[in-house]
Amino acid sequence: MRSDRHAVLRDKRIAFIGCGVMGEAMASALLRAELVSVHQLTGGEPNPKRRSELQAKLGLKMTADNREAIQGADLVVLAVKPQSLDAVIRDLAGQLAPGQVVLSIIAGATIERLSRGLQHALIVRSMPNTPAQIGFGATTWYPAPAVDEAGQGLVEAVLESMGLAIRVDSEDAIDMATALSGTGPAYVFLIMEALIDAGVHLGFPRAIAEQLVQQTLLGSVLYARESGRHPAELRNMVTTPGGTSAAALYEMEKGGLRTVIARAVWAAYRRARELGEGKTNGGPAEG
Ligand SMILES: NC(=O)C1=CN([C@@H]2O[C@H](COP(=O)(O)OP(=O)(O)OC[C@H]3O[C@@H](n4cnc5c(N)ncnc54)[C@H](OP(=O)(O)O)[C@@H]3O)[C@@H](O)[C@H]2O)C=CC1
Ligand SMILES: O=C(O)[C@@H]1CCC=N1
Repeated sequence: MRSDRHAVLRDKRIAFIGCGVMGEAMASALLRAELVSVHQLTGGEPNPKRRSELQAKLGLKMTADNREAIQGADLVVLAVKPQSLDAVIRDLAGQLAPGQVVLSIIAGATIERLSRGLQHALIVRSMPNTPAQIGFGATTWYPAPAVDEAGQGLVEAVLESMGLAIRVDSEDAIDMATALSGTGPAYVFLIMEALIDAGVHLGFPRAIAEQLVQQTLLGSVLYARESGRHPAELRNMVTTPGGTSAAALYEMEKGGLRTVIARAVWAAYRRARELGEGKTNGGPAEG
């Protein structure tokens, strides 16, 4: 609840280690919801251009020194690419104070690896997604056993500021969510782009095609949510016998769209597990 989140986050200090797309999305969500003031946030970021951008855009206190960034923080958010994790571990190993909670959003990075590397037991793994930036994120999180109620409450307050936040009951569910919801916006944006391009191919000006596609996606999601009906039932309601939807759906099924989507989600899941094993370069499963 909003008031509870305010109470939990009052006077709490949060350090973001890595201030790229997601570090900014999380800091913006907290500020946008007015759950923290900018003085409660610090960013650790090696890229000078990024430091000046975030200083100018959000007013964040920024430093290139990760050890300095975590000083006095109640929560330390790790938002670097998996490939940069070893460098962060080198910086912060043995440097965390006893009560500091570490919240990692790094795909694949296991609690065991973080805890061993940082020499710290208070670790929470989570998987947000980019719509967090506007408060419509979908996040899953899973705490290590050492994180107490207060630590979990702090994490939950931060994650709920970005939208839906679900505490899952296994660490594997974080890898599963990485494939489904963490990576999910990429699937949706690809479909959005393909539909817009198809509209342009038909002859619509791009701006009209964009408006029609965006509203169709938005309206369909809200309709599904409000009606509570199964997607197959809603799809049947669109599909007039012998009509246009039946003709289009036939082509989608023939092209194996469902199988392609399922295979893509499994590929993302396998990649999350590989990242967890330290395999930093990806590649297609076929080799
Ligand atoms: N993007 C997404 O949709 C999601 C991403 N994630 C996870 O979030 C993490 C960050 O992703 P994203 O924000 O997209 O990546 P970005 O590359 O946008 O952000 C990472 C930032 O960390 C900086 N950085 C590099 N090394 C260090 C270091 N040693 N100390 C501090 N900062 C450092 C990078 O600087 P530089 O550019 O100079 O390297 C960059 O600004 C990843 O682990 C990813 O798995 C989770 C959910 C969704
Ligand atoms: O592509 C990635 O690896 C990150 C993790 C989830 C979304 N983006």
